[in-house]
Amino acid sequence: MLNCLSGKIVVIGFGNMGKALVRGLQCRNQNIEIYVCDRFELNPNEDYPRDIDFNKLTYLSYNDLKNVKSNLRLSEKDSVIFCVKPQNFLEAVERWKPILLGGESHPLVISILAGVPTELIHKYFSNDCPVIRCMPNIASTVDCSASALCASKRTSNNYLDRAKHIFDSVGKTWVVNEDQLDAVTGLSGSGPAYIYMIIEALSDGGVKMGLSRQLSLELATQTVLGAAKLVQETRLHPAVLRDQVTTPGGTTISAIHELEKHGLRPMLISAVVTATEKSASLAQLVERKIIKSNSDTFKE
Ligand SMILES: NC(=O)C1=CN([C@@H]2O[C@H](COP(=O)(O)OP(=O)(O)OC[C@H]3O[C@@H](n4cnc5c(N)ncnc54)[C@H](O)[C@@H]3O)[C@@H](O)[C@H]2O)C=CC1
Ligand SMILES: O=C(O)[C@@H]1CCC=N1
Repeated sequence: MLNCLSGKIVVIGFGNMGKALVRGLQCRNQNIEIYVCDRFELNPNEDYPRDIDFNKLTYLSYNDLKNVKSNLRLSEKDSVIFCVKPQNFLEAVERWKPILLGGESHPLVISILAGVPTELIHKYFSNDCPVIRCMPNIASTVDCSASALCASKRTSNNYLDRAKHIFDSVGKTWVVNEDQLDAVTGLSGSGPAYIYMIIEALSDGGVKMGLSRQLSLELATQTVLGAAKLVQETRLHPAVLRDQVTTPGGTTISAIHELEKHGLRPMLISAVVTATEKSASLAQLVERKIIKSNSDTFKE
């Protein structure tokens, strides 16, 4: 289904997530112009996601801005998406804000940075600037993101709809309260990494029991996909589905006993808790950088 976005979309930070978003946006939206901003020139030999159409992108390099089109004055119907690491947020704002957001009009500013609250983003942009914070995940690369987003207190719901269209281009999107976004980061933002570890360990188990690496990996991957699909399609509680697999006196209950002995569930709960707390602490890191930068400016 084609989305109904229009206007310009500027993606600042063309790394894992920036590329994934651009790919999805290009595939689903015909009426948008996409600009990508990064530090370095594109390396044509780099293995970018294959279905990005580079001929339809305008690339702005951090170090060489002479190619910036003079018509790149953004308006209310345009959007700027920050996809840099939290520690690069400040320098990215300083570099790109005068070029992209220097005018009177206020494009939508979206951040996918872990831990950076909308209030902090507002410190950098006019209060009239609409601000959305979103936490997608790496499965955006294959249109399977679990994204959750919120608007700042000063941002109208119209912008929430636009942001939802953007992230619907790469998967499913939920609207949440901002105080839930650190937990979202700990669960679905970082979550793919936990599942990759599970897939890897399951496939190691297969290899240990004599299966080839390739077969083990394919079986483990399909098992995770199939189990997730069953939860999604039946909407049954995972414990009910687990019971359907567990034959009394059979193989599964023996394995479940091992998993319980070694604490699989408390381990995963702790992983989400600790990643949530880390996300919440990233705001302080960015803020400390801001404070340092402000005091440096003051000294000059
Ligand atoms: N990797 C993931 O699974 C997810 C990451 N995020 C968030 O997305 C953000 C980006 O993560 P990744 O894409 O994994 O990082 P990445 O390191 O792959 O990409 C960041 C890009 O930003 C560029 N960059 C750095 N400073 C810049 C500047 N001043 N101006 C323009 N470009 C600049 C870098 O050259 C790089 O290409 C992070 O803030 C992270 O918290 C959110 C959800 C999932
Ligand atoms: O590890 C991180 O900080 C980012 C945020 C969510 C996934 N990756």
